[in-house]
Amino acid sequence: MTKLSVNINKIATLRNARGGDVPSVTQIAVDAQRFGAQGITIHPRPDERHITRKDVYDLKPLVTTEFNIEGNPHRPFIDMVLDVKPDQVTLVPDADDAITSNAGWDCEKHFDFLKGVIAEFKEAGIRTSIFLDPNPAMVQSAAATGTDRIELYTEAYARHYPKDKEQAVKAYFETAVAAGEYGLGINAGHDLSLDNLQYFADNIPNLLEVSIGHALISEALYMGLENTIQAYLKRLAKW
Ligand SMILES: CC(=O)[C@@H](O)[C@H](O)COP(=O)(O)O
Ligand SMILES: NCC(=O)COP(=O)(O)O
Repeated sequence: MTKLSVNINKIATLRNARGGDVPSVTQIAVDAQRFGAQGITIHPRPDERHITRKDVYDLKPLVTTEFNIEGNPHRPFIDMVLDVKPDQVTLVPDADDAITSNAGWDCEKHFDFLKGVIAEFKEAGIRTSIFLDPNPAMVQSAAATGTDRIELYTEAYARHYPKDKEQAVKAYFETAVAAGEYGLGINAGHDLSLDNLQYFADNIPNLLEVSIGHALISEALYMGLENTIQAYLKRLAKW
């Protein structure tokens, strides 16, 4: 079964546009879970452009499904995650000023760093996942870091899907097969949508979780949050 983790960064973006608490990030998290979300994902960035440090702490007791915190493991991020103890931490190598996440890890270049950080999180009982481009050659060093899972960075899949979906999914399939051989769990995310999700889920073996925010929140403007989450769950259902 592939779990749907709803990324609520965009709710915080909207809230921060006016200050105050509308829309409420915590209420959306509670309701998304009530509507069927099997996890909540947030990506607190150092500039707090959307999710704030306070949100991270406020959300912790309210996420009764799976709490996934994404981010670049600078020391303040590491310490916050160790303090909050989510179910999963996803390490993403994005520059502080990047508009959004734009690459996976070079696990060879950053091997010692990743190994050390992952050991810290695992010692605290937090499952780890590392953001990875669709490149089977990177899987061996990813596995050697000790991570539990990888998250396939699906921006390129989403971009190429409308032109040639078979070609778009190819490297992801190969990376997932390689990850399976090393015993790594597989997550995926970035620019997945109601349009492109089902083909991806049908073609990636042992896909454990997708985290989806930008498209899902945008689609919810038209369909409502409950209908949208239910529509995603149908895309992921295998029967
Ligand atoms: C890690 C990842 O893939 C991202 O999709 C991220 O969580 C989105 O972050 P923003 O909402 O800041 O664009
Ligand atoms: N890890 C990816 C994520 O949480 C959501 O990415 P997006 O759907 O906002 O592009």
